[in-house]
Amino acid sequence: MKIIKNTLTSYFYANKLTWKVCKKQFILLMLIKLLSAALPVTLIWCTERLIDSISTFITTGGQIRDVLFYFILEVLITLSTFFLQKVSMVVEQKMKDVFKLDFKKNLFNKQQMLPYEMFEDHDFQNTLNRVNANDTKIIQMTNSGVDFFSNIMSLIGILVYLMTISWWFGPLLLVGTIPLIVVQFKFGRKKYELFKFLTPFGRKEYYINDLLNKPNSLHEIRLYSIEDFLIQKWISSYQTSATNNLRILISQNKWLMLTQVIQMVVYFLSGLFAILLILRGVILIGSFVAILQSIHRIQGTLNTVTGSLSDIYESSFLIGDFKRFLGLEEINYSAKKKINKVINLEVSGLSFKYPNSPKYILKDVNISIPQGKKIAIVGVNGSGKTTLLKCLTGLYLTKNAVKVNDIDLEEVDIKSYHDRIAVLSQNFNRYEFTAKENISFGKIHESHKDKEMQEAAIKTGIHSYIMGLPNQYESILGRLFSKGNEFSGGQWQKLALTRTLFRNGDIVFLDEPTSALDPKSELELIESLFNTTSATQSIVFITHRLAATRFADEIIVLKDGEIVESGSHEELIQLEGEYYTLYEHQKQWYSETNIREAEIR
Ligand SMILES: Nc1ncnc2c1ncn2[C@@H]1O[C@H](COP(=O)(O)OP(=O)(O)OP(=O)(O)O)[C@@H](O)[C@H]1O
Repeated sequence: MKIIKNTLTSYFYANKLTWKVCKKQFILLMLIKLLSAALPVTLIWCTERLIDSISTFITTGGQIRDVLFYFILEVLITLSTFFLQKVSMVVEQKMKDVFKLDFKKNLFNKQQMLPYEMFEDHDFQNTLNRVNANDTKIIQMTNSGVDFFSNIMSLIGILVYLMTISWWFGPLLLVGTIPLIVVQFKFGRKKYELFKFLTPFGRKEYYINDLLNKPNSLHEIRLYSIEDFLIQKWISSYQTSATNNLRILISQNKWLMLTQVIQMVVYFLSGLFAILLILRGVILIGSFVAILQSIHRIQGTLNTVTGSLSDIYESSFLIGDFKRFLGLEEINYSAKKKINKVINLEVSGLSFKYPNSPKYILKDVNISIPQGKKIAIVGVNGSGKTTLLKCLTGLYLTKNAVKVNDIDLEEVDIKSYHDRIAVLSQNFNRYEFTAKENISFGKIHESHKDKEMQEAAIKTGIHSYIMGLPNQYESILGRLFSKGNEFSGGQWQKLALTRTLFRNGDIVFLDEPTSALDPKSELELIESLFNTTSATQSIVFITHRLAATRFADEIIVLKDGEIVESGSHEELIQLEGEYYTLYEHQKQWYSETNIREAEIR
C-alpha cells in the first residue's frame, strides 16, 4: 500500500512540475496518445471486417466495394499510427528540452542558496549527482504515465472487444499478467538501489576522464607516465558499474523469461479456446484472426504497460532524492542584517572543526581587524591558515565567533558581506574567457569600467603582458578554445590578483597571492599593494614568503590551529620564537644582494 502511495505521490509531483513548465507540449502529447490508444482496437475491428468481407465475397459473391473500403481503412489506420508515433517523438523531444532548461535553472538557483560547506561533503555530491539525473527522469515519468494510460485504454478497448466474443478471455489474460507486474516492480526498486550504489563509481569515472582530457592535469600525467595507472582505475570503476548493471539485467531477464513462458501458455490456451469457438460455429474466420491478433497485441501492450509501471516506480525514488534536495535548508538572506561597509572584523574564541571530522583545526583564535589594518598570517603547512580564511570570509559559519561591525556573521546577510570583501583563494579560477572578462568577474556589475580594470592590472604588473596579446584585453586566455593565448602560472596569478583588486573590497583577503611569482615580482607587488590601498582598506594575507610580512601591521603565527605568536616583524624577530625560526630559514633568499643579482641576471 505504501509503495503505491509513494509512487503515486511522486508521479503526481512529476506531472505537476511538467505541467507548470511545458503545458502546451503536455496537452499535445496527451491528445496524440489518446488518439493512438483508439487505433489498435479499430485496426483489429477493421481486420475482422476485411477478412469477413473477403470471405463473403469469395463464398457468396458479396460486394468488392466492402473489401476495398476496409482495405483502404486498414491502410489509413496503419499510416496514422506511424504518423502519430513520429509526431509524438518530436513533441516528447521538445518537451524534454523545455523542461531541462527550466530544471537546470532552478537547480543552479537552489545550489546558490545552499551553504558552501555542503559542497565539500561527498554524500551531498552523490545526491547532487543523482538529482542532476532528474531532468530526464521527471519527464520520463510523465511520458511513462501518459504511455501507461494510453496503453491501458487501448488494452481495455481490446479486452472489451474480446469479452464481447467470450468473457473468459478477460480473467485468462489478466491472470497471466500478474507475475509480470510483480517482476517489474521488484526490479524497479533494485535498479534504483543499484544506481545509488554506483553513483560514487560514476563520479570517479567522470573525474578520471576529466584528468585525462584536460591539458592542465594531463601535463603532469604525461610526464609521470601514469596514464596506464589512471586508465586502469577508470576501467576498474567502469567494470564495477558494467558488471553490476549486467548482473541485474540478467537476473531481471531470467524472471521476465519465466513470465514470458506463463504468457505464452495463456496465449496458446486463448488460441485453443478460439479454435473451439470457431469449430462450434460461434465465430467466423474474421473473428478468429481478430482474436489471435488481439491476444498478440495485448501481450505486447502488457509488456509496455508493466515496463512503464516499473519506470514510474524506479523514477519515484530519484524524485524522492530531488524533493529532499529541494527541501534542504537554504541560507535565509532576507531575515538577516545587511552590511553596507565593513568597519571592523572581530574574531573571538574561534574554535572550528570540519563536519565529519573529529579534530579541531582552529583552537580559540582571537584576531581584531579594524579598518585599514594589514595582517599577515604565517605558519607551516596544515596549521589552519586557509581554514581561518574560510571562517573569516563566511564560507564556514561559527556561532558568535566571527563578528562583522559587532554583528555575528551568522546573523549577517552573507551576500551583502561578500559584496564588501575581495578574496583571492589559493585555488583561484583560471577562466578561459577574455582577459577583460577575467578581471571584470571581480565586480561583474561594473564590467564597463575599463580604466579601473587597467589601473588594477598596472598594480599587479599584468597590464604590459595583456597589451602584448593580439587583441589586448579582448584576447581569449587559455588553450581550450580557438584563438586562446596561454599564460604562465605567475601571469595567471597576477591576473587573479588583478580581479581581486578591481573588486576594491573593504577587506582584501589573499591566500598566498604571490606563491607563483619570482622574488622580484613578489616584493614589487606586495609593496605596491600596501602602498596603494586606501587608509580604510584592510588586508589579511596568508603567506609562506616571510619577506612579504614586514609590510604588515601585525603578523599572526599559527601552529596546529592556535595563534602562538603575534606582533610586528621586529617584535617577533626579537622574540626569537616560531616566526624567528621560519624567518631565519628564508632570510638568505630575500637579501637585497640576491634580488639585485636576480635583476642583473
Ligand atoms: N574540507 C576539509 N575537510 C576536512 N578537513 C580539512 C578540509 N580542509 C582542510 N582540512 C584539514 O584542515 C587542516 C588545515 O588545513 P588548511 O588548509 O587550513 O592548512 P594551511 O595552513 O592553509 O596549509 P597550507 O599552508 O598547506 O596551505 C589540514 O590538516 C587539513 O587536512
